[in-house]
Amino acid sequence: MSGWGQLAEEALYTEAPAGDKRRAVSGNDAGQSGESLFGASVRLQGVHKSFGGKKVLHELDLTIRPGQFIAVAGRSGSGKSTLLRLLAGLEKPAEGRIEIDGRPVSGIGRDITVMFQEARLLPWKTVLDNVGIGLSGNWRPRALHVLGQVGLTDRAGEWPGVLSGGQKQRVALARALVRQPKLLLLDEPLSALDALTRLEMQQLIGTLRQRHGFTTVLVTHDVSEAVRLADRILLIEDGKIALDADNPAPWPRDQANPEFARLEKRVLERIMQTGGGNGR
Ligand SMILES: Nc1ncnc2c1ncn2[C@@H]1O[C@H](COP(=O)(O)OP(=O)(O)OP(=O)(O)O)[C@@H](O)[C@H]1O
Repeated sequence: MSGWGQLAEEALYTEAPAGDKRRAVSGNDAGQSGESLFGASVRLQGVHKSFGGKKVLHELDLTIRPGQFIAVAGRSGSGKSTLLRLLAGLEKPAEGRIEIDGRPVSGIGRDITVMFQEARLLPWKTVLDNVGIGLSGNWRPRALHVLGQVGLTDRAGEWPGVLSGGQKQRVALARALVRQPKLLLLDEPLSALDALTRLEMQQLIGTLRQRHGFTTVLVTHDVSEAVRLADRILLIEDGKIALDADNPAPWPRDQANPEFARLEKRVLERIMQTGGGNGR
C-alpha cells in the first residue's frame, strides 16, 4: 500500500465549511440496492495513470451510483490504491476526467474522507479529541454521538495508547464519519486486525453505511470481505477493470448464502486466471 503523505493527513482533519447541508449523522439513506439521495456519484472517463513510464491504469471508465458500496480487489501492485488516490484528488490522471457529483475532484476534507490501514490517532489527544480533530464550533455532542455508534462512548476520555487495534480503528471510523462524508474511501482499513475483530468491523461499517447512505470505495485483498460488504466488486488487472460484478446477496450478507459463495468463487477464479500480468 502506498503512503498518502502529509497532504492527506492535513486534509483529513479539515472541517466541512459552515452551512454545508449535511445529512444528520442519524439519517437513514441507503436502501438494500445501495441507492441513496445523500451519497456522492462518481464518474471516471478514459483515465490513464503512469509512474515513470509504467502504465498503472489505462482507459479506465467507471460510474458509481450515489450510495453504492464498491470493493476494489486485485493482485498486489495492480493499481487499487492508485485508483483510490485519484478519487481523493491526491494524484492527477495523465489523461481523462474524474468527477464527484459532476464536479472535478477537489480533494479530501469536504465531501470525501478516508480511512487507512493504520488508525493514525494523535497519542497526546483523548479519544474524543481525536474524533474532533480539525472541527470547530460545538462539535463535541456530534463526536460523542458518532463514538456511540461505533460502541466507544465510555472510552471518550481515554488516551489512544490504551486502546486495542480494533478500538483504534473504530475511533478512526468515527473520525471519518463525524464529518458526514458523501464519499468514504477505505484503503485496506481492516487488514491489520485479527479475524474476529475484522468481522465485527465489517459488520459495523456495513451497518453504518446502510444507515448514513454515503458512497463507499473499499480497497481490499480479502475477497470474502469484498463480497460481504460490497454491492459491486471490481477486479483490476493490467490497469483495466477485469471484472465488474454486482453482488446479488442481500445485506446483511451471510457467508452460507449460495449467492455469496458463488460470487466469491467467481472473483477468486478470475484473480487466479490473471496470473499477475503486471509482473509485480
Ligand atoms: N508514487 C508512486 N511513484 C511511483 N510508482 C508508484 C507510485 N505509486 C504507485 N506506484 C506504482 O504503481 C503500481 C500500482 O501501485 P498501487 O499502490 O496502486 O497498487 P495496489 O494494487 O494498491 O498494491 P497493493 O495491493 O500491494 O497495495 C505499483 O507498481 C507501484 O509501485
